[in-house]
Amino acid sequence: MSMGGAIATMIDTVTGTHATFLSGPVMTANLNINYRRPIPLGSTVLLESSLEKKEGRKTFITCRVTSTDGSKLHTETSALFLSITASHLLGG
Ligand SMILES: CCCCCCCCCCCCCCCC(=O)SCCNC(=O)CCNC(=O)[C@H](O)C(C)(C)COP(=O)(O)OP(=O)(O)OC[C@H]1O[C@@H](n2cnc3c(N)ncnc32)[C@H](O)[C@@H]1OP(=O)(O)O
Repeated sequence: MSMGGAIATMIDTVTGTHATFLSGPVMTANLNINYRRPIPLGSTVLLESSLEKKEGRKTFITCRVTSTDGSKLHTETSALFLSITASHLLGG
């Protein structure tokens, strides 16, 4: 079975790239993952990331991880990304 943290990394990368594409530089503020079914080691899965809404600096993204044919739901996620400036990255 795949580790929950590895699955979270996959989801953070996909949703974070999606949020960056939509909103520019962002940081993950919240990642809420429901693990519904285990992902067998070595299996191929589909990640589907969708924009839920944008409110000011906040970009809300949802993500589903399913089997490639969509018949098995492995995880459901809601994520919040906040737009940041370069100075935030430098600790400002
Ligand atoms: C063209 C495209 C090419 C793409 C090319 C590829 C790009 C490749 C991308 C790779 C994608 C990887 C994506 C991984 C990105 C990380 O994993 S980043 C690492 C993990 N995240 C962190 O370390 C973040 C640590 N936290 C922080 O730095 C700060 O808390 C944050 C998140 C920047 C927010 O701080 P802040 O900017 O000071 O915001 P703050 O004033 O506290 O709050 C602003 C608002 O957000 C709300 N808020 C803040 N935090 C939260 C929270 N956790 N929950 C709910 N609400 C919150 C506040 O309540 C407030 O709401 P309002 O009062 O305005 O309604």
